[in-house]
Amino acid sequence: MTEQAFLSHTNSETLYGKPGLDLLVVETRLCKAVVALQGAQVLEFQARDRAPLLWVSPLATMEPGVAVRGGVPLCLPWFGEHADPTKPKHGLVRNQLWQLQESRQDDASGEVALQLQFEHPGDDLFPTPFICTLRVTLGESLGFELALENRGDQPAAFSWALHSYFAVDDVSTVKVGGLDGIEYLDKTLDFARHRLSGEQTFSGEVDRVFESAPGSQVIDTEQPIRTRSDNCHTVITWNPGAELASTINDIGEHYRNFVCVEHGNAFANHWQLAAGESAKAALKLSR
Ligand SMILES: O=P(O)(O)OC[C@H]1O[C@@H](O)[C@H](O)[C@@H](O)[C@@H]1O
Repeated sequence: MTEQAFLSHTNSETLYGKPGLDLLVVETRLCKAVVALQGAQVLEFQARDRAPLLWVSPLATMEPGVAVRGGVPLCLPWFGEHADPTKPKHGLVRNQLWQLQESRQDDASGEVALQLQFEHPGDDLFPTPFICTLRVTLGESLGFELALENRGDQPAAFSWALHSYFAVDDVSTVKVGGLDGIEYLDKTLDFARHRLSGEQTFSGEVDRVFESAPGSQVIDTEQPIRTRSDNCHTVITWNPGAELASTINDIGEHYRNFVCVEHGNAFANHWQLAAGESAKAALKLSR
């Protein structure tokens, strides 16, 4: 591979003292970012002169085949619990190694684009073969363009989300705007349907799926975070709160320092793709 000044190849032992994962580091005049080849998972992003956008748990494991707690994992081809309880939560691509297909920097803007791809052959976990491409753009903001193709000879249902963990000082003071008046399924109340009035706050465990949500949210915290999506109709808001976090090995007392506002197409908004059919979506995050 030819050397590129904006990109270096490293690993999780060098960066975090935890051996196991191959990592890419992008450093330009606009931003600094760390991306794991496992899951095409952006772990860190910081625009120049701005606060870090993302949270990675200090307790995160960095082992092949195990989901890393933090950054922006991609949950796909199913979001959340599978109807078959023997199958893992949040699909399979976040635990798999992706291929870096292309890395380039735009001369004029300085923005870097990394294109990563994962090809699923079809197996017991998910019988339909598919190809998933994630283009990650790293500039003043962090961008994702997802393309998913059903490579099987039968129609199949796909649900997914970019599961962003945003860094905040204290989740109990965070307000998420842009969901006022939207119906949600409350996972803490057996998926009961409610409608949010005003802003989403986090005084304890919050686990909500907003279907047919607007394309933009603002996370009101120190240096507000803005999200803008295209063809992502589901927004999930999640923080486990103190009690549940104490039972999650890689979160514990650190639950205060993140809020998840996830974007994708799940539940009523899932994608039904015919044999050979593709679909696309995009998300831009900035602080
Ligand atoms: O621990 P995981 O598998 O990464 O999931 C974390 C959370 O992800 C959220 O998207 C779900 O709504 C929660 O129910 C879930 O607990």
